[in-house]
Amino acid sequence: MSKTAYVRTKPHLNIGTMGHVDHGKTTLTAAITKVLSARGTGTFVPFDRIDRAPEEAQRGITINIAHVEYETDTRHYAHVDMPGHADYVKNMVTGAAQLDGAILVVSALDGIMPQTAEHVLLARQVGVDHIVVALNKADAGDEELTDLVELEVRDLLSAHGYGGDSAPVVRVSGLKALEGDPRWTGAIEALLDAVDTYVPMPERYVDAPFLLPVENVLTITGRGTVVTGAVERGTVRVGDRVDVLGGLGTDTETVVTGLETFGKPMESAQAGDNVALLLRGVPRDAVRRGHVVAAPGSVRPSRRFTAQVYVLSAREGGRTTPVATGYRPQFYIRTADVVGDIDLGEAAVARPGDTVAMTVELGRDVPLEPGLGFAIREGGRTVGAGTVTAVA
Ligand SMILES: Nc1nc2c(ncn2[C@@H]2O[C@H](COP(=O)(O)OP(=O)(O)OP(=O)(O)O)[C@@H](O)[C@H]2O)c(=O)[nH]1
Ligand SMILES: [Mg+2]
Repeated sequence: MSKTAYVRTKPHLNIGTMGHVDHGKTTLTAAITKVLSARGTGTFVPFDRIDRAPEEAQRGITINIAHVEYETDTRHYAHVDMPGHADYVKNMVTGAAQLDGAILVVSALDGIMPQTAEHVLLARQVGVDHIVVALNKADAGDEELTDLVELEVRDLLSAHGYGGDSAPVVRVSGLKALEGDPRWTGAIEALLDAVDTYVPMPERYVDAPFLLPVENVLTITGRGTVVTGAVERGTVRVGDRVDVLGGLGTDTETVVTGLETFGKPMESAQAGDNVALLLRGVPRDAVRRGHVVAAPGSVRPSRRFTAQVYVLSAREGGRTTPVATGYRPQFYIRTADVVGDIDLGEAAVARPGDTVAMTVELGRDVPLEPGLGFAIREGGRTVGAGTVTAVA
């Protein structure tokens, strides 16, 4: 582990590649790191190092996120390339990916495919406000056909309220850029410039009480238990007292004794940062994915809430039949996965495609607050996306 401290010289943003299977998300991610390593502001991460979760993340993990980090002239980015469609859905809808902007990868050879449209819809639902398009495989595409694909993509963006006329659409070849072809490394530079200028710096709630949803838990021999995740809000420093909340009767107060980002120690982490926290005296089994680390007394876990929920249509991969009061699916809230009973009140049933109000009784306490987004899943697929309206 490198011991060079992380120095915050540039604003930090979280972005990610999304798009249909095989359109070249991972190749493009590798190409970006290659181009930036040539500039001296990133480390090249080859294709086969991106497309898998780090080894220590494999235990007990249900959602895979592969992160790389790099810098442009003006910004520091954490970039996530999720390995499969199911992971996109989970990470996007639950907010685990926390994207400030997205690079939509569309193959110039194939055009819009079902998951292209689905990811744009998901991005809209979870509040990703800016999408930059990479028309990939432009090396192999016919120019006129690529023009048509571009029109089609702009229409798709507009249909979801993304301002398809103004969104940057950059023709790239991840593959040729990886091979070092100057025409295509130049295209990657253009794509990064578009991300730098088109995706605005989001407002960070650095003054709010600290909160980090736990994505993964590891043990460092001789040092203790480490939790990782993206800081949702606030600031945390080495030496700060924090609560570890899981709703399982193991809630505990502890002290942050170490703080790192991408293997580099840091003195303080703030909203938006991807970090690892070393926690004093917390046994490995007292904390797990889905728990929350927060400023003492700042959140109160509860299990009953009301919500506004969109029931995905069959076309979006949702159910073909209605849901009714008494339905008991899984709720993905931040990084937690909890069973819950729904009550639809007088409406009693909701059909795929409907947006409905419901009351939910979770199987255990979870930190909740109005405005929090969540996903509803059943048998391994997403059937609904919702927002908490009130906590009982
Ligand atoms: N011609 C050409 N082929 C490409 C380009 N980028 C990727 N490919 C090829 O497309 C295939 C899929 O690339 P990946 O990067 O794995 O695509 P992906 O979107 O990450 O795929 P999933 O993670 O499985 O959804 C591979 O065979 C790549 O070599 C490109 O710019 N030009
Ligand atoms: Mg991939």
